[in-house]
Amino acid sequence: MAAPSDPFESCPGGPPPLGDRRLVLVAAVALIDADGRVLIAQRPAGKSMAGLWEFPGGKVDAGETPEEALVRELHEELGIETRGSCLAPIAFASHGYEAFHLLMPLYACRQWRGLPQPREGQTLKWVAVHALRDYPMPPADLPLIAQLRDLL
Ligand SMILES: Nc1nc2c([nH]c(=O)n2[C@H]2C[C@H](O)[C@@H](COP(=O)(O)OP(=O)(O)OP(=O)(O)O)O2)c(=O)[nH]1
Repeated sequence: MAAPSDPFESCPGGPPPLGDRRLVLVAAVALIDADGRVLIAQRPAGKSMAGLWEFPGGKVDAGETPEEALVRELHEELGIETRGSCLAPIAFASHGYEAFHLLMPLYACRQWRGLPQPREGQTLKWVAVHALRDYPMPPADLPLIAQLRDLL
């Protein structure tokens, strides 16, 4: 008789326990243009993970929903206006960084007002979804790329 297969064989590892790290909630968005391209931003020098490309967004402040945080961040970072009702949740990342554990819902947005401008020294790029893997992103984002590709 064959030995019973290990049910956990296909899901090894996983993030470490929280321990004395903080759980940090960050909201991120894939802005999608009429050609199906996604906007990514390169983290400027001096920041953690400088040089990596990321989805626009940022930490959710106390008293904010993730949608409110994104509407605020999109205005601050890119100078564009959108609404919570234009943000569709599509995936999330749960990733253990050394200093904190990141919980990051990813939204898709196709409706906004204005032209995205780099207001915080970041470099912006519109990229076809299949080309996203050519842009190094934070480790938390890697599973999101495949999900985004399946969705678009
Ligand atoms: N906006 C955004 N942040 C991301 C992504 N992937 C990822 O790991 N992060 C991390 C980087 C930051 O540690 C955190 C977002 O924090 P933030 O945008 O409010 O502040 P920050 O860049 O100054 O970050 P930090 O230097 O304080 O760590 O989430 C992503 O795709 N988009």
